[in-house]
Amino acid sequence: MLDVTDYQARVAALVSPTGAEDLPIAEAVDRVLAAPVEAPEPLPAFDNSAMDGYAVRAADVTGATEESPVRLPVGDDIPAGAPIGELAPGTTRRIMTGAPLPRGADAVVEVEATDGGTDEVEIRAARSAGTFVRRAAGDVAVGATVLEPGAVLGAAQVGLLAALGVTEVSVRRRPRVLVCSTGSELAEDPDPAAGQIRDSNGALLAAAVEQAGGLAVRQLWVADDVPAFLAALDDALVDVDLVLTTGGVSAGAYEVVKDALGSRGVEFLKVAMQPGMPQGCGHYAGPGGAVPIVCLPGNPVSALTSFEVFVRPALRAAYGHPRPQRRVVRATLTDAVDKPAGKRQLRRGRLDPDAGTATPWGPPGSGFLGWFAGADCLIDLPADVTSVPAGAEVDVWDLLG
Ligand SMILES: Nc1nc2c(c(=O)[nH]1)N[C@H]1C(S)=C(S)[C@@H](COP(=O)(O)OP(=O)(O)OC[C@H]3O[C@@H](n4cnc5c(N)ncnc54)[C@H](O)[C@@H]3O)O[C@H]1N2
Ligand code: MOO
Repeated sequence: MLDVTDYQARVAALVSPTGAEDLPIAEAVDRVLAAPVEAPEPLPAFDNSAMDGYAVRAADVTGATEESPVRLPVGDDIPAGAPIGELAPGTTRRIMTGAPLPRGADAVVEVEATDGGTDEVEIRAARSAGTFVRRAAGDVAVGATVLEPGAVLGAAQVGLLAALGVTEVSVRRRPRVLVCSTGSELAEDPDPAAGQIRDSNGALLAAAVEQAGGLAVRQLWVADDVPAFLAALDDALVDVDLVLTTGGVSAGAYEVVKDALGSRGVEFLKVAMQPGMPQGCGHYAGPGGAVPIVCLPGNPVSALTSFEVFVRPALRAAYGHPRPQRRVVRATLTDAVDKPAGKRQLRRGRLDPDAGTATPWGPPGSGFLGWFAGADCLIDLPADVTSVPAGAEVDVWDLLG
């Protein structure tokens, strides 16, 4: 049996890095930058006030205190959005936060340090030059590289681009994924006949692909019929970076994926992991060339856990995400668990970040999707133990992190 980390590396090596595309910034949220962004303008663009108060020449308020305030005549107000004006020597003007500092002023006295006068004002504190002034280019200088390739565009990054007047950015393309569910037990009818079930893996994997930053471009369902499976696959392989299949990879009499692809460039093997032991991956020789393919087990819990462990990091690395892996935290196990020897076990759990605890959630079997849906983490138990006591420190994959 192959080690989990070896198989992770094998799957990651399958998926090629994606190229770049230009997008309006509002559509680039959560995407990874492909090229550096240089500031076309300074930020702020002009000197402005950091406080609601009075624009002054610092020299005019030297020595002002509560006990011996300085009185200055007050000129026209400067609201935010006003053009850049002048400050006559020996006078002051009310100025609002973000309003342009008038020429001649070099400091702002906050309104709290005054009597708030509108014709004449009592200034009760001295303020040195530069106080409460946000200098032009004080945040970003023209030409500075504000975002490097590999930056993930979140709210702060998109906000900065908007502030600088950058409307479009070059980002890494999302990997395009075809999701293919297999199994003659999967009903096409919304009301399955006795013995049939609904296809949960198609929806589950499409959601997982989208959450990982990929694009679930197409979903297929194919019965346990090798020629039909190959025909459907060939038909759907248009502009696809990765194919994911589920089901048909273990030891039964009708293992359609294994039977169809075993002799067509896909290797089927066992990984020392529970759930998710039977796996397959390789390059499928499609009509338009070789396409990376990862064949996941059919049990829904096995399919999603395998996606988490092998596919998600590969997809994220393919579009340049700086953190392909889930955040792993240490937590105290609340309940003892048993596990098989020789397999790394990824148990569904509930993480309490405040208490620093992880609680096993549901039985270890791979048919319990209902339990998985109530979990928010995977408790990562090492291969070489058969039990872990309550109170042990364990690694936990935060599925909400
Ligand atoms: N004799 C052995 N039997 C099994 C072994 C083994 O080593 N020897 N391995 C077990 C393990 S572990 C797993 S995991 C499963 C993997 O099976 P397959 O990948 O071949 O999947 P299927 O047999 O097609 O289905 C398994 C299970 O999952 C359900 N399923 C499949 N596709 C879907 C779908 N799209 N939506 C919802 N549910 C799905 C299917 O109905 C089965 O119940 O094999 C064990 N057996
Ligand atoms: O290894 Mo299979 O994936 O659960 O039960």
